[in-house]
Amino acid sequence: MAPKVLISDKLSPAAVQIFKDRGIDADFLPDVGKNKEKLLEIIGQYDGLAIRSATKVTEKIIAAADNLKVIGRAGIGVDNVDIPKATARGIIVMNTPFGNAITTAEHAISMMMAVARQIPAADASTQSGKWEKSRFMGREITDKTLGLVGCGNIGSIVADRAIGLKMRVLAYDPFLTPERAMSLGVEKVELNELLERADFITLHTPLTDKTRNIINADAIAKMKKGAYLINCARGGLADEKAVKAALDEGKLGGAAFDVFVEEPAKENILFGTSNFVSTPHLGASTSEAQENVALQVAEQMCDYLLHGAVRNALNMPSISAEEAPKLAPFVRLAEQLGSFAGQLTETAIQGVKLEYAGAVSEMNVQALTAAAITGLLTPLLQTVNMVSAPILAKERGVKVEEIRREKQGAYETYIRLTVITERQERSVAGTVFADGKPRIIQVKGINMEAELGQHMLYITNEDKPGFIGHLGMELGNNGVNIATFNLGRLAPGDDAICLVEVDGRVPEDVMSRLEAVSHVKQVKALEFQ
Ligand SMILES: NC(=O)c1ccc[n+]([C@@H]2O[C@H](COP(=O)([O-])OP(=O)(O)OC[C@H]3O[C@@H](n4cnc5c(N)ncnc54)[C@H](O)[C@@H]3O)[C@@H](O)[C@H]2O)c1
Ligand SMILES: O=C(O)[C@H](O)COP(=O)(O)O
Repeated sequence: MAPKVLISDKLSPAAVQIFKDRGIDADFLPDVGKNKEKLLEIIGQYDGLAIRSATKVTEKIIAAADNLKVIGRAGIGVDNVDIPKATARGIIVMNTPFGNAITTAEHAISMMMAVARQIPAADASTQSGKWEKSRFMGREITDKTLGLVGCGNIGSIVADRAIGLKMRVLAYDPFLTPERAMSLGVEKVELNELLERADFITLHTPLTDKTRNIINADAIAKMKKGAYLINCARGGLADEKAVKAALDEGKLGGAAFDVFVEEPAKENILFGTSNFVSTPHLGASTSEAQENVALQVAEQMCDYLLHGAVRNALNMPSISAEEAPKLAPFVRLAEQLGSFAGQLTETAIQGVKLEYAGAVSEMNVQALTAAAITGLLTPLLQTVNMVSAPILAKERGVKVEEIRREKQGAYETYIRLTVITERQERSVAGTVFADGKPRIIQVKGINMEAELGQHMLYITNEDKPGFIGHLGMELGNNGVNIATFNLGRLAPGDDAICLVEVDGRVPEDVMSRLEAVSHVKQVKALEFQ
């Protein structure tokens, strides 16, 4: 059945067309995002959810999203999505980090110009029939200093445009390297220096615990008298009460906000304040940006739902459309190795070591590790997939180690997974043959070559004559058909392992009889999907 996607915000119709062209059913219900009850009622039907900022993907929505695999944000900010809850349910959250950056940077520059020249108030006055030429005295921006708080995608475009307008640009961003600052032509400074030196300050960070109220009364006190503040990033970066007081006192010459603590902002303490300019979260609202983000999010969601390719996900390593098919058999192998070890592990797992040797070490091992942990945790947890597995392992204190190495031994490439528990370390290794099928090549240091079927018997025994005949007879006498039979041993007469594929689940009483076969040490039924 074709995957189904819900578009619950006002996305460009271009997105609907992409979904349709790629064989995905898309329901375009742009008002549903604002109707929590309706969204809750219908979300269970969908494999994908495409949103902007109006849809709030809360814990409750995620709990009801029984089929959801991907949330695609046509835009940048994902603060309207409960990512930890989505991750725990194995739902990928992706955004389009560049599609609306130019447009938003242009909005910030427009807001700076608008507030510097009081354009909105002058416009209202002029159109109301007044001709108040002397009331609206502005400020020139040439040779003025612009301070950027946050110099990522949008901040750096703002810097470029401001330099074009002959401004000096300072940037406060702990993650900005001196080399990058140099290439952008901005001066990297600490926040206090920026506050003290800038004539205009513009905010371009996400809203985090560190950035919330980064512009508060203390920060404003450090600014120049008559400085201007622009916020086209997120409401809450500036303390609205403190900004209002600073505008009333004339400490701030003006402020221009596109974003507010409470949105939609139908009322706000700043509304009506002298030289305060506002827009209703329009930073990304140009036809060009909306077309970009809609196309991008639809393509990304289709690539994931149809081919497992992952781009711009916030909770899963990327897998490109080209590498997805090459990676697929190794993902399967990694998951089988994890599942094999997980089904044999009966005590708490302390750590997992993944060794990638030969060609596989050059692949996207982060994704393979996620697949291996998925396999490992599946026997222990109800729902786990490549998105949720790493976080679930971390929550349970399972230490994950990845080692990449050159080819070693007879196989061109292989993955070895070692599970560390309180009692022991157990390794299982496998490779992918030219037929694209994964094979188990080593279990606990014993070599073999086994393809895993749905129903397997894992038997450890002493390597003694008569064992195979006796085992075969027990299975045959009890109506269990053997599909494949693989043996390996450490040395003649020493420890041996037997992996038998059978055509169905082996009943409990037959398992007990197998345990009684001479030279058998352990028998375990394993299942693979
Ligand atoms: N108004 C709109 O419509 C609109 C449109 C697009 C994006 N946005 C918002 O704009 C903001 C910036 O987007 P972006 O694409 O440039 O993001 P980005 O991730 O590319 O850049 C953010 C920058 O902030 C910096 N940063 C993080 N913590 C910081 C801190 N404590 N102090 C200083 N700098 C810090 C990061 O190092 C990074 O360089 C986001 O909040 C985004 O949601 C708003
Ligand atoms: O983070 C973003 O991309 C912007 O805030 C745009 O939000 P919007 O898509 O709701 O306009």
